[in-house]
Amino acid sequence: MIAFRGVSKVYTSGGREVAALRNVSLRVEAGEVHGVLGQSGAGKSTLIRCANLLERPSQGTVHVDGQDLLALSPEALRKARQSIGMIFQHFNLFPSKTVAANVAYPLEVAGVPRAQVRERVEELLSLVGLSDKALAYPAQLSGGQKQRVGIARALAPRPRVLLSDEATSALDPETARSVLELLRDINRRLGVTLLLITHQMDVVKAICDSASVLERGRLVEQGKVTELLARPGTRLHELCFPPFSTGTEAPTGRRVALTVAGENARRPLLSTLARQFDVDALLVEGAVERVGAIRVGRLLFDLQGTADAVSQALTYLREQGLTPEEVPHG
Ligand SMILES: Nc1ncnc2c1ncn2[C@@H]1O[C@H](COP(=O)(O)OP(=O)(O)OP(=O)(O)O)[C@@H](O)[C@H]1O
Repeated sequence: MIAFRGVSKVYTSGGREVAALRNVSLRVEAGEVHGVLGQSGAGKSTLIRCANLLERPSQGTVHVDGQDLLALSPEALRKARQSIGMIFQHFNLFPSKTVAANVAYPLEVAGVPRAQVRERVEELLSLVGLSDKALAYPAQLSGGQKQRVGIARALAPRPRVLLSDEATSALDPETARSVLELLRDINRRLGVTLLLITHQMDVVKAICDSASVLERGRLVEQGKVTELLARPGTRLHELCFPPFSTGTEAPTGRRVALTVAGENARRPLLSTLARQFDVDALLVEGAVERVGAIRVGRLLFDLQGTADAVSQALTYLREQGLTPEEVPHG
């Protein structure tokens, strides 16, 4: 569990104050994957660095696994940090150490006996699929392989929480996907809570259970990814479904935009409308996104029929918990 309460961070640089975080409260439950989405300069790095006190908040509290990090003695904080792993955009590996030595490093620093270190390193390299690279040096690895080493090293002390600072941003899309799958797998198998920061909506869609949006230091939205995506008007919905490009084509009925998610995306909604209300739904545009195991669809269609029949059909959609939006033409 990670909990930020009323966290603010003000940097002073060249006599000027920069408010990087403003009264941020965020709770990530144990075992959850949470993504903080934001543009450059929004305060993402500052936020994630406050989760292990690499950066100390100017105000507010940070709890990890029930411990108030700001109240800990330096010695207790050092210990608490062992249960908070971190991975980085540019991997931060030691170039002069082999893969095995990189992974062993945090264990050696913690004074783990040599035989146990060797065993644990083998186990971790197998977990990230790099058993055959133990004696390679970082320069001999691809970006995806380097990040897998970073993940193995972060997991070495068996952390309860893993922080990911744009861990897949420097990777090509396919490699990024495989690293995200590995992180999801680790979250499921080991129950590690994952807090990640990203500027990419795809990362949130790929692995996050919940997400928040940071804008100019403020959290402007947070919730379950599927719930935010199902609600037109949220930032996540806007990022996932850009506005339709209907052009100049005139509508052939009442033009309606509709987002359907989860169970609703599995139901034959449009054919139900046709059967029950004597209307036709003519599809104009549409997109379907997969979010974890769930489908979210955004449809634009023209409802044709008598004014009464169309109104009843729209009421039916609202009764199903949906929000049909009438789109004016032009
Ligand atoms: N050490 C620092 N001293 C002064 N200002 C800083 C410092 N670190 C960050 N800032 C400022 O705080 C704000 C938030 O920066 P931060 O790096 O947290 O944003 P970010 O969302 O991670 O951006 P990016 O995606 O570009 O890394 C920015 O205005 C930045 O210039």
